[in-house]
Amino acid sequence: MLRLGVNIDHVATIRNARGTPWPDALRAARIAEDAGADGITAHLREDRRHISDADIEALIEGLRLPLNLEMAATAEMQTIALRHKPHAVCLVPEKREERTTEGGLDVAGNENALAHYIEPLRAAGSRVSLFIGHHPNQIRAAARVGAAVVELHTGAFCDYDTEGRIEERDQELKGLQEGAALAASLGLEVHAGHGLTFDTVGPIAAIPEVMELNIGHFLIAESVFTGLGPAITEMRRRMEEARE
Ligand SMILES: CC(=O)[C@@H](O)[C@H](O)COP(=O)(O)O
Ligand SMILES: NCC(=O)COP(=O)(O)O
Repeated sequence: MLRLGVNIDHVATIRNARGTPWPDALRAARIAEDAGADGITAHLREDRRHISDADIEALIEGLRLPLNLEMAATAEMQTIALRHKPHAVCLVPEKREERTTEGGLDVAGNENALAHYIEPLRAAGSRVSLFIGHHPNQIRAAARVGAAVVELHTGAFCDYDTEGRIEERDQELKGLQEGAALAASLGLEVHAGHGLTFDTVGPIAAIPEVMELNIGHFLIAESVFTGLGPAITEMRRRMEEARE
């Protein structure tokens, strides 16, 4: 079954806008659990622009579902991950000046360092995922460095769709489909995410090798109008519809 990981980063964005205790990230995660999410994703950024260290502690303590901790491959984040031992760790590229994650991790250009970085996380029992583009050299490198999972970056696909650049969108989809097939053939579990909406989730959910989608920003945006539970229910319906 295709799993849905709900990313709650932007609940914390709203909270941090005023420095109030509300909206509470753990409360959002619990609503997501009750609405049928299969996991919770939270990105502890170096600049803590949204999810905080206290959020991660609260989620580790209070969640019933598995936590997928997104983080940059830094010494600070490795220490935090080894302290909490989340179900999963997803290594993402990070730049302080970026508005959101702009591309995939350059695994092929950092194989040796990443292999050493991943090992203690795996030994601690966390499933390690690498957030990458669909390019074959990155996928092969992910398999070599010992990742269990690759999460394919769907941001370009979503942006092309939003901008009406249909040819480029379809080309990107083809790359994602081929990348997913290659990753699965190498024994990697395949996830996908970034920028997915009700309108773009279908073609990605229809990729047979994809086992999990991580979706956040759009769900939090939609929740402003419908509530988080109904937004998640509708997203799951569209995911299942795409698999029929
Ligand atoms: C890796 C990814 O695509 C997102 O999960 C990530 O969290 C994006 O960062 P922001 O949530 O800060 O946009
Ligand atoms: N890794 C993707 C994720 O967790 C959610 O990304 P988005 O839906 O917030 O763009």
